[in-house]
Amino acid sequence: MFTLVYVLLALFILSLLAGITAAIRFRKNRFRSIGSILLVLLINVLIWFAISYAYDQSPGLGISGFGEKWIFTESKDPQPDVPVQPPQAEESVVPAVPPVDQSETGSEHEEDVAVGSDRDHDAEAGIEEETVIKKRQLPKGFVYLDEVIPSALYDIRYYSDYNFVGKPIEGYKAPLAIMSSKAAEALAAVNQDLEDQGYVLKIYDAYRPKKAVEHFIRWSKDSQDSAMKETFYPDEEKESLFKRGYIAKRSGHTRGSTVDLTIVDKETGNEVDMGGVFDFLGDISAHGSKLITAKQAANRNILKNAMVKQGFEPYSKEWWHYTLHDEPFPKQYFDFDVE
Ligand SMILES: C[C@@H](N)C(=O)N[C@H](C)C(=O)O
Ligand SMILES: [Zn+2]
Repeated sequence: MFTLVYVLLALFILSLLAGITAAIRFRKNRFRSIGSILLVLLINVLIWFAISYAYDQSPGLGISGFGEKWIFTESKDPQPDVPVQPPQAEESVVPAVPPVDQSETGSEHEEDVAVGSDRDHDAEAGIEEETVIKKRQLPKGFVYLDEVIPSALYDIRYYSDYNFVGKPIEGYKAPLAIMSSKAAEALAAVNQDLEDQGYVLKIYDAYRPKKAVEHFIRWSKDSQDSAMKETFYPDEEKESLFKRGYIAKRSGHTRGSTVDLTIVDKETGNEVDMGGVFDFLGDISAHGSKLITAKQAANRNILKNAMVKQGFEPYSKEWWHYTLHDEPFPKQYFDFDVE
């Protein structure tokens, strides 16, 4: 689809050039000249419709980063000049995942692991620990993030019902974060950098199966279900969330090198105030938003600087979403479960 957009754009430019050439060539014959210009205009309109259609099929971050890199380009972070009271960051912190033996990654061995993400997020905001059995049948090149970054915190929202859908999302069978090994290594360096500054990473989502994205799409078409609107998208229509770029039909997460995360103060255990919570689908979540204070913008920059230093690219519309620039599977969309 991405290539198709390139081809259509090229055709668009070529037909414009053809129109100009024809107009010059037939300038002495008024009928031919007008006829060729009209024909070229018609072709342009058709091509433009085709481009719009291609984009509609994959809005937001869709087509291999089409949205991320073309439509929603990263803007410089201007200092906010109209601070308003944003939604407060959550105070709850989920306990860290204890280190596990790393030597067995990739084997088919199953192992009990205590993790801190509770399916019933309302119960003391996920403080209880839960025993999870790791299936360990990850495709080559993927790892469990807690094995690479044991000191990070994990609050896997799509395994719980505390997310914009209000239900556990398909494909999340355990509160685990999985990523490509390359992205995981880069993220470990980010975590080390941030630990040196007194913070620790908190991961909300990493690899996301295709079936989970399909669940989001089905949900967005169900106009009867707006259970989580007030919390996560009070100012947006749910059917427009894809078009507006807040959720992608072909998500970078599904390629395994994209992560949603924030930082937690190591001393207090509190999430750093980013001026709006994870998955708040609205203007306040954009980098450079005028709706946040200078302090909140500076906090976003602590995370952003550390991520960019290790090769991750921010996403202009969501302060928590980053993709490894040199991702190892740039064209593959996976569908294995998180388990
Ligand atoms: C839904 C949100 N957490 C997210 O990841 N959005 C981006 C655009 C995506 O779906 O890839
Ligand atoms: Zn994301």
